[in-house]
Amino acid sequence: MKSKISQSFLPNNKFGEIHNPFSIKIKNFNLYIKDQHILKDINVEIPNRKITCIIGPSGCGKTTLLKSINRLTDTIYKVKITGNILVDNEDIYDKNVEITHIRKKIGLLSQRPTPLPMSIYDNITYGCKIHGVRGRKKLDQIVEYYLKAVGLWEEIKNRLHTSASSLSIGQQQRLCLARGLAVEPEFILGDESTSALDPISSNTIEKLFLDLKKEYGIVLVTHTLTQALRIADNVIFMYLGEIVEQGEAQEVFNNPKNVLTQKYLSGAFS
Ligand SMILES: Nc1ncnc2c1ncn2[C@@H]1O[C@H](COP(=O)(O)OP(=O)(O)OP(=O)(O)O)[C@@H](O)[C@H]1O
Repeated sequence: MKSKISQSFLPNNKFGEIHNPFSIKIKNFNLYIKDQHILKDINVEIPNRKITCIIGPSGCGKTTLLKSINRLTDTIYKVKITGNILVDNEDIYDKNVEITHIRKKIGLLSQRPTPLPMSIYDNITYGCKIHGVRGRKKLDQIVEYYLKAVGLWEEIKNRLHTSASSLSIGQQQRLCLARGLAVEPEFILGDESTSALDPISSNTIEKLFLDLKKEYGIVLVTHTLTQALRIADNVIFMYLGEIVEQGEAQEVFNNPKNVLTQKYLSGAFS
């Protein structure tokens, strides 16, 4: 994949300039739903250009933490938040922050593919148009570039104007990834993004993540420890709303410090 720095299609982009990739900093972050304390004093820095996997047993708060990073928590009824999440040194929970601007920097790939009810072509260009890209030639370039980036171009280049829902589930997930990349985010969040896919499609997405981390920060919630072992640079292990252990994947997997991490990795609970 060519550098997105030399390939920015959006107007007024910053990629023509010298670009320092930023990290996501989560500081003293707490989240309550009604009276339940769901995320407890979360402190972590998530680096760019790496894959960070969030692991832990069911209900420990992995998805809620992921949603907090691009403020999808806004949709939760009776939610209360304290602390900060800094994206490019901007506090995304500041009341003056513009949320569309934050979500452009941080794309989310859900568990199941969610193509928009329109053509393959329009799925890719939808976000770009919102961000001000105009002109057929430019949009054609964007469609080709990002479909190539996710390895779909050769498969579907002759049916760009047919409905996205006619694609297989694995192709739809790659289309959704291409749609997310087309608005030039810095980070990609994935919530169990391969769990609905067959093994071949799942493997294709994993390989894509490994390729994409050269240019993006990637944060993945996964239940599949073998997947985290295969692709994670860093691991965050959560238990009952807290981060119990975090660090380089090799270190956490080979030499877990906390007894809960040891038990979880040994399969004592899931
Ligand atoms: N909208 C909501 N309303 C009420 N409780 C919620 C809501 N969303 C999450 N929770 C609760 O927050 C806790 C953490 O849920 P979350 O989905 O983040 O966990 P998880 O680790 O991703 O679980 P799983 O691995 O099963 O997907 C759970 O107790 C869940 O019931």
